[in-house]
Amino acid sequence: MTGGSQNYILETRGMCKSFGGFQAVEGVNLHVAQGTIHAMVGPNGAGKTTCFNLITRFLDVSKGQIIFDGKDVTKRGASHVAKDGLVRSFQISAIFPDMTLIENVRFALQQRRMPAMNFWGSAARLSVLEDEAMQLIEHVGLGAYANQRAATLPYGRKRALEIATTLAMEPKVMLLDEPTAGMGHEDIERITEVIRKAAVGRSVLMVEHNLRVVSELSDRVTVLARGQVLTEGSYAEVADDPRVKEAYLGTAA
Ligand SMILES: Nc1ncnc2c1ncn2[C@@H]1O[C@H](COP(=O)(O)OP(=O)(O)OP(=O)(O)O)[C@@H](O)[C@H]1O
Repeated sequence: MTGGSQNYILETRGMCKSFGGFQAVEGVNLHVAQGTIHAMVGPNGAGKTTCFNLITRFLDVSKGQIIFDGKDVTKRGASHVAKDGLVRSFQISAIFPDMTLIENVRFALQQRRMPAMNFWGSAARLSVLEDEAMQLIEHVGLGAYANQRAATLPYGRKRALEIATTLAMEPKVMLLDEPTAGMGHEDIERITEVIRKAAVGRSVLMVEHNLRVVSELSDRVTVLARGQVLTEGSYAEVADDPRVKEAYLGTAA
């Protein structure tokens, strides 16, 4: 396939993944337009996490291509695509619990900005990074906790910190893996706002089970079922599609 890719910051073409004889992802064409929030939804086992792992290069594709920012990254290593700006939000386990929020975000900024030889940098540079870290912490609504140890944060706020450390990597596309999983109502509302703000000036691809969050945030939604794209459109369009209802109901048991 050719053409049209200029509009897309991230695209997969005929992406496939098989585990042994089992086709987990089968010919997925995904189109994430520049500056949009794009959700991937689908019933359990649809292949969402596998797609995420393929795109971020944690898994090798069996067939097909991944195009990011105009370049074929199908064979590129995970750390390289992250440096290129295709960044998956850190898991909570990647947050250093004994470091303060400022230290956590500053560390992420250091990793991004400072060459290995000069890792610890000069005091002046560290202080610039500290100011930037504080801005990011405020951006995700955690200003009041900046000097607390990360371990003291409640769950929902840890996920906001995770978004701040991801933003420190200066993503062009930020990939969020079930950002509201395990959260109560209040935390969900808060993290929805954090994502909305974090998405300004970049693109977001998220896997999210909470359809209310998907409807509130997403410009486009891709529905996967049994490893294939069932449909793609606005939330209203896909929610209205009888095949989507069937895919969900069919696995509701
Ligand atoms: N490493 C693996 N080896 C074998 N099968 C796998 C592997 N990873 C995933 N699968 C299978 O591939 C299919 C898709 O799994 P995947 O985790 O991508 O779905 P999902 O849409 O993310 O599901 P969920 O919403 O439950 O997280 C499932 O049937 C799963 O059992």
